[in-house]
Amino acid sequence: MLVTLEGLDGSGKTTVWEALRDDYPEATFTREPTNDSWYGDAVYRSIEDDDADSLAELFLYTADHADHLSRKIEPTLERGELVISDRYSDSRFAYQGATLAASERHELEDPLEYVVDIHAPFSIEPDLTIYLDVDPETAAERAGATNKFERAEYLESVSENYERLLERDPERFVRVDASRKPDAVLERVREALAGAIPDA
Ligand SMILES: Nc1ncnc2c1ncn2[C@@H]1O[C@H](COP(=O)(O)OP(=O)(O)O)[C@@H](O)[C@H]1O
Ligand SMILES: Cc1cn([C@H]2C[C@H](O)[C@@H](COP(=O)(O)OP(=O)(O)O)O2)c(=O)[nH]c1=O
Repeated sequence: MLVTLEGLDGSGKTTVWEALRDDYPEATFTREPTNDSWYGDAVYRSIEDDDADSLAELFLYTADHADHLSRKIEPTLERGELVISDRYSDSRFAYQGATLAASERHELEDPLEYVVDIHAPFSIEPDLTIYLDVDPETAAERAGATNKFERAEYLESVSENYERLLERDPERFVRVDASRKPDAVLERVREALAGAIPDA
């Protein structure tokens, strides 16, 4: 089973993901961008480049995803094990959807759909996606706005894209109010997972 955590920078995904390790010691905890491959390194180089081409950046993130899938996620799922990923494809749909929409170099009719379509032939859809819902100002404040993706204005359009994703796939997403205290957020996430994961 594949569970993903999604939300704006600073929404508290990593905090939740770390806490869940104690609840699911047998699970594989992973993340995107990956931090154990040169594909992930290439993504981080692009994140630091304020002048990166947004389409090139989409393909770097997607290359990292393809490698992550074949190297780690697919083999783990084939063994019937649980995977919990801090960010996954919805981050691309929401973030690169927003970057491409703002790009002056590329004019795609519907960037979010374009990114979704690129994934369709090869990617695996999560069974459950927890969306940690927080407003863009709080998110930017918590994240400390250290890179180009973390500015509140940009996060506003990322947040709109996440809303589109939740709307089109209400069965897969569970929305959790991430403006609450960490303990309350974690409790709600635990409930959602316990309800969805067999024998948990
Ligand atoms: N529910 C919460 N309320 C207030 N601060 C939080 C909450 N969850 C996380 N934080 C803090 O916000 C910052 C970003 O959290 P983090 O888990 O790294 O978010 P993300 O992985 O989504 O970027 C950290 O300093 C963390 O301690
Ligand atoms: C996985 C992924 C992340 N991102 C962005 C979100 C983050 O700003 C940045 C790095 O992700 P991450 O290290 O998870 O940041 P955080 O812990 O602050 O959420 O990359 C994308 O734009 N597209 C993607 O596909």
